Amino acid sequence: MAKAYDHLFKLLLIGDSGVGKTCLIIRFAEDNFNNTYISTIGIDFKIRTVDIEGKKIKLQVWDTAGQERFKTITTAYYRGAMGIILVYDITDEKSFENIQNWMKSIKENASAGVERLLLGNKCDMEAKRKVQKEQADKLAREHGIRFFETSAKSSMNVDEAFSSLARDILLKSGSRRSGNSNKSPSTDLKTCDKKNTNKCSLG
Ligand SMILES: Nc1nc2c(ncn2[C@@H]2O[C@H](COP(=O)(O)OP(=O)(O)OP(=O)(O)O)[C@@H](O)[C@H]2O)c(=O)[nH]1
Repeated sequence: MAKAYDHLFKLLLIGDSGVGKTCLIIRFAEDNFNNTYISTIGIDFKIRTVDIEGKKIKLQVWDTAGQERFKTITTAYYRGAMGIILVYDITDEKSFENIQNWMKSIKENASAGVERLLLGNKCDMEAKRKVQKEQADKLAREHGIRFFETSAKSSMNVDEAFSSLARDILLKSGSRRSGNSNKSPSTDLKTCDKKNTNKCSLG
């Protein structure tokens, strides 16, 4: 029987408790949203297969608990991740400030060369916004990673964000195989919006 997918990518979501990690995964994997908040205990995952550049990519998306008391369990999963999504809540300044700590945690626990992506979630709550888009744009540039504002509630940019990360991992694995992994730092500087990332379709 033919294999149902060409690649399996393991992704991990991290960020403060309550920023919407679980909701983003549920929106992406099941196209659903629930307003009730049930804090994640430890770790969990969901799967969705997407079609990118003619390849079937099976995404295994791991959801971590944001609460400090689960840190020992959750950091143990960083090493196996090929892509890590850092999430903050645009209505919660502290969750944005903490992104620096989550970045540090990636440095200490993840594999070198892991692809990272920054998401400012709950962008449907414009009236309660505390973190300006420009602040996050700047942070993403400093770290040479992509940035999206998303809403798990309205589904704004959710598919785009996951697809763009999967695409970056795919491109990276391709260039590594062809022995062309010496990307200059400038090509790592990417900030994006919906316009320049829609080269992938989702299945
Ligand atoms: N308005 C709005 N609310 C959201 C959005 N995403 C999540 N929420 C709400 O925010 C709360 C927390 O969402 P979760 O997805 O459980 O947060 P989490 O980051 O997984 O939290 P932990 O499991 O504790 O780490 C819930 O009440 C959600 O309904 C969004 O995009 N917009």
